[in-house]
Parts: sequence; C-alpha cells; structure tokens
Amino acid sequence: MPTDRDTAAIIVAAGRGTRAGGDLPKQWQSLAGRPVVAHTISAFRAASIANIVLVIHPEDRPRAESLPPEVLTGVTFVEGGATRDASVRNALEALALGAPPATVLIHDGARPLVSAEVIGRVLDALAQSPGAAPALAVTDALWRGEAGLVTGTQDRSGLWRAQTPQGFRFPDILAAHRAHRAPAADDVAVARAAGLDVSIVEGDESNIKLTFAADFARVEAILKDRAMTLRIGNGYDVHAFTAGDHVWLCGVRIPHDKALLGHSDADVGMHALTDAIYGALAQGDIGRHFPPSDPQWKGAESHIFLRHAVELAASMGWKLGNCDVTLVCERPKIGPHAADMQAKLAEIMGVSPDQVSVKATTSERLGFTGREEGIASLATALLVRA
Ligand SMILES: Nc1ccn([C@@H]2O[C@H](COP(=O)(O)OP(=O)(O)OP(=O)(O)O)[C@@H](O)[C@H]2O)c(=O)n1
Ligand SMILES: C[C@](O)(CO)[C@H](O)COP(=O)(O)O
Repeated sequence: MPTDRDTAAIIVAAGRGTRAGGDLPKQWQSLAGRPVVAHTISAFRAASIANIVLVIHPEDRPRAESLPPEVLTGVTFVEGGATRDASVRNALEALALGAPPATVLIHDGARPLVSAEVIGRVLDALAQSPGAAPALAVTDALWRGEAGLVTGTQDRSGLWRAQTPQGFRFPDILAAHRAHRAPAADDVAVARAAGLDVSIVEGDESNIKLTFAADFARVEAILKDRAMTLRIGNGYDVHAFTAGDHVWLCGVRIPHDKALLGHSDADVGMHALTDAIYGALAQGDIGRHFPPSDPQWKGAESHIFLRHAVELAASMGWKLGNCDVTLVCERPKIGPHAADMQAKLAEIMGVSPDQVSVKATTSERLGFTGREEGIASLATALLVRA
C-alpha cells in the first residue's frame, strides 16, 4: 500500500444537489451536526490521507472556509466545473502544478460514510493495477419496465453497483482526463476509455451516496449506530425443580436431589446470560430465536442458544466485553462449581475467563427460591464494538 505522502484525495463537492433538494447543496447540509463534507474529509484523514483537495462551487467558498480548522488542516480548495468530470479535471490539473502524488483517490463529497477499510482496499489494489474502485455485486433481480409494467428481465451476472473512491496512478488518470471529451459517469469510465484496466474491490453497503432527501435519514441512522460504542443488556430466568438427580447450571452438571424442569436442559444461568446478550443487541430473547413450540429444541443443550447470541452479536459488529451471572438458590451450593462455570461459559463464548463472572446468593429462605421450589438467575452483558 502506498504511503500517505504518495497519495492525494480529490473530494468532488461542486455539484448543486438538485435531486436532494433543500436550502443548501446536499454536501453542505447538516448531518449529525456537521456539514456532510466535514464527515467526508474526516473519513480520509482517518485513513491517514493528509493531502486532500476539496473541489467546491465558487458560491460555496464562504461555507468551505468556515469549516472548523481541524477539518481544514491539509485541505486545499479548487473550484469545480459544470460537470463532475470537469470538476475532477480541475483538481487533477491543480495537483499537477505542484509535486504530484503517485496515486490519487477520487471521491464523491456526497459519500460521507466511506470507511478506512474501503479506502485501504482501493490503495492495496493499486499496487497491482493502474486503477481500482469499490463496488457491490447486484443481488436483486433486474427487470425492464414500461408504463408501470414489467416488460422483461435482465441477467444480473457480472453487474456491479459502482462506488467511490476510485483510485488511479496519478499520471495515468491525468492523461486520461486530458484526452477525454465525452461526458463520463465516473472516473472509471474515463480511465477505461483511455485503455486502463480497473480492478474491482469490495465496496460497502454503508458507503451511500446522498442523492435524494430520504438518503439523509439512512446515513444519519448509520452514524447514530456507529456513535454507540457500548451496549448493555440484562436477562432474568426461572426454572422450577422437578424430580431428578442433577441440574445443569452455566454449562456444568451438578449432582443434586432434584432436577430443573424445562423445554431444553433448563440451564437457568445460561438462559439469563443468553437473554442479556440478546437484550444488549435489542434482538428479543431466547424464545424469539428458539421457540419453545418448536419440538427440535426439546432437551436442547443451552450452549446452542448462548453461542447463537454471541454469533449474532459478531454478525452485528459486537463482541462481549464482560458479563456477570448471579444464581439465586439455597441449594445446590454454587461456590465449589463457580470456577468451572466461569471457564465453561468463557469457552462457549470464545472469550477469556476473566471476562466472565459467576456468583450466587440465597434469598434468605424467602420466596420460591427460599422454599427450594426452583432456581432464579440474573445476568448482565456488556458488548463492545468488535
Ligand atoms: N459539477 C459537478 C457535479 C457534481 N459534483 C460532485 O460529484 C459528486 C457526485 O455527483 P451527484 O451525486 O450527481 O451530485 P450533484 O450533481 O450535486 O447532484 P444532482 O445531480 O442531484 O444535482 C457530488 O459530491 C457532487 O458534489 C461536482 O463536484 N461537480
Ligand atoms: C461516481 C458515482 O458516485 C459512482 O457511483 C456516480 O456515478 C455519480 O453520481 P450520479 O448519481 O450517477 O450522477
């Protein structure tokens, strides 16, 4: 991957945003309290790209100049043209006047959620290819239509949804833009017209281009979710005693003069912990994911539920920070088994035992736990960004 000194980013922000509407061009509208372009610039800085050219419309210069100093560090302004490709060309010519970079990333100012990972993938691919750009494979069926009726289908194989930043070796894309005469949808089109190969790298569903007014709400929601770095949940479960000779608690089989009654193995501690994780994710409880009405879960070992909750968390970008399980019972005595329970839960969740606490209390012989009619359990789980 080239170093940040070898790479410049051109952020095109000179459009008028007619489709998005609003009092200001979309890239100057407020998104989570900052202008859209401030987010876009910050995303490149977070990917260690320090040399940034912001292409602006002349009318927007006062807005650009009033961006906060920490956003403007390392940013130079270039005035755009009547079309996107004219705006890019102006920025390339401005870069060519100084000490030109080895590579350039050309990005829509209206894509504020670009990630360092996407930027990194484009830069990595440029080591092998004169051009690289992120894209997502088309997964929906495609139709042709006329007057509100489907008139045919379109094979989607080999079709991609193009994103930015589109990266190139600087001299190649400068020459390509200088030679290009026709209107171009993007810089990949300009590069390909000049005979350059462009590699496709994996894009990102969050790398949304603000095009219509409704896109702001989608982008705001993603930003809000990203701002949350911790999630906490609690779980509570109860199982009644029945006749038997052992109980399962936090994955450990404990000989006892009763058993716990339940549709699954009735591991009350593991159920409370599993519900705490689902709760932290706002994803309901065990019953929602493993309905008791479904016979396939009869007698199921509860590690299946706990592992599912942890895997669901991972798929949503979260991992366990720590958890705390309390068992409420007079008997069996938990103390002698607590370390085994801690180790077992840690193994199931793929975490270190010091992230797991298992403790117990009696209810001073009060209530159903005091009368030894059943066991209750409470759990708290803290999730952190994976
Ligand atoms: N003359 C232009 C036109 C577009 N862009 C920039 O190119 C990006 C992608 O273009 P698009 O989403 O089409 O923006 P607009 O042209 O502003 O939108 P619209 O077509 O709705 O007016 C945007 O960041 C836009 O500011 C630019 O710098 N100069
Ligand atoms: C460059 C681009 O963002 C690639 O997806 C896109 O072509 C520009 O926006 P438009 O909405 O097609 O004008």
